[in-house]
Amino acid sequence: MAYWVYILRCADGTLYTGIAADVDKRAAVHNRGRGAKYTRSRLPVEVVYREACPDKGAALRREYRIKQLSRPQKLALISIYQRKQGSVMKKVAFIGTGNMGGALIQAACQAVGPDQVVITDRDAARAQTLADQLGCTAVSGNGEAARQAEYVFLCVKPQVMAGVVGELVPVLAQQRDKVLVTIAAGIRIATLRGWLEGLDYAPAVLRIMPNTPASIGMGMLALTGEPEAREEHFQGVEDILAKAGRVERLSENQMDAFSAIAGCGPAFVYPFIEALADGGVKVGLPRQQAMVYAAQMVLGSAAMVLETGKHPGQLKDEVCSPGGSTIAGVAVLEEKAFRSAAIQAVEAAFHKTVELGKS
Ligand SMILES: NC(=O)C1=CN([C@@H]2O[C@H](COP(=O)(O)OP(=O)(O)OC[C@H]3O[C@@H](n4cnc5c(N)ncnc54)[C@H](OP(=O)(O)O)[C@@H]3O)[C@@H](O)[C@H]2O)C=CC1
Ligand SMILES: O=C(O)[C@@H]1CCC=N1
Repeated sequence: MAYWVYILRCADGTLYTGIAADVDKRAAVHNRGRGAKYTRSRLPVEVVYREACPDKGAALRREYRIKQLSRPQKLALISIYQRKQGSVMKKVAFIGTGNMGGALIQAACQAVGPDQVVITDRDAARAQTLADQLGCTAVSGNGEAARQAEYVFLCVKPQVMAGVVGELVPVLAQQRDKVLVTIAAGIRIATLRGWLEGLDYAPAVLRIMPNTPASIGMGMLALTGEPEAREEHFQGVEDILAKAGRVERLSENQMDAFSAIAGCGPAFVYPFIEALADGGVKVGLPRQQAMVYAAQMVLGSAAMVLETGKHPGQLKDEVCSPGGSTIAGVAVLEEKAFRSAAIQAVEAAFHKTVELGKS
């Protein structure tokens, strides 16, 4: 019967070599603190190498030879093995596969390929369904997702972010080359750092503010980092977001205002589109047609602002014929304080974002 030699990477980064008939079972015993005195004080451990031998005697001999190797030699052995297994680190992990995480996962799969994307969620079935749709990998556990990737996107609600970040500390202690990317509204990088208690170094942390149109490559996203953040990490995030839409680098102080327009904004525009369609239905159009006409009109109008560079006021004037139908409609919007309502909506969203960041 085949017997195995295995190498474990311990929580402190050291390597432990052993033999077993069943490596996964043996690793589980180690992780329960009953495998070896050496690993007991260095949990959790992770299997990073396994080699089949014809029998136990051969495994013992191979174990002896591996134990004679220097650490760099062992690391080289592991690296060759992992490359053969295709288990080298993936580019990106997403923790949280809800509305916004899901949208970013779609974009990331297109940008870096689904084989480079690993996802997880408290609701394992939700993550698995999305992974099945997109061809990426769903794993169980936030630590496991982080362990497998270079960039770790934190896509949970601000209220649960502290707990999720805390869960990652053991992985970050072991693997120092991660880049954390938070998408949470309001939460400052410094606040997130405060949740990384117990680490003896400062991991890379960047922050983005996306919006849901990112799922179809039409997003408006902002990216920020501390002054000492590395350019290669900014570029790494931009590569991952390459199919999400327009990404702008911003100072962290502007993120909450950006969030109130671009992050929340889709929810201000959809009711507008729906209401325009309602108006169309009221004056005789079938619902489905009215919806398409309203949505395409909003898309085209937005593109006009971006592509012509003209002020929206001027573009509005170009539609209003003197004594015509459009100015009659514009007058009603003014009477009902439409513009003031939009301004106040952004302001309210801004204040709430600031508040979320403090709680
Ligand atoms: N929605 C949007 O348009 C935007 C959202 N954001 C930000 O994105 C973040 C996520 O928001 P959104 O996607 O809307 O929220 P959702 O609730 O849709 O998604 C969050 C997901 O994370 C899961 N989750 C909760 N706790 C954990 C945990 N401990 N470990 C792993 N997964 C967990 C949730 O599961 P469950 O449902 O079981 O709780 C859910 O599936 C927020 O911080 C928000 O500020 C930013 C810009 C836009
Ligand atoms: O409503 C929210 O809190 C999030 C932040 C930006 C958009 N949605």
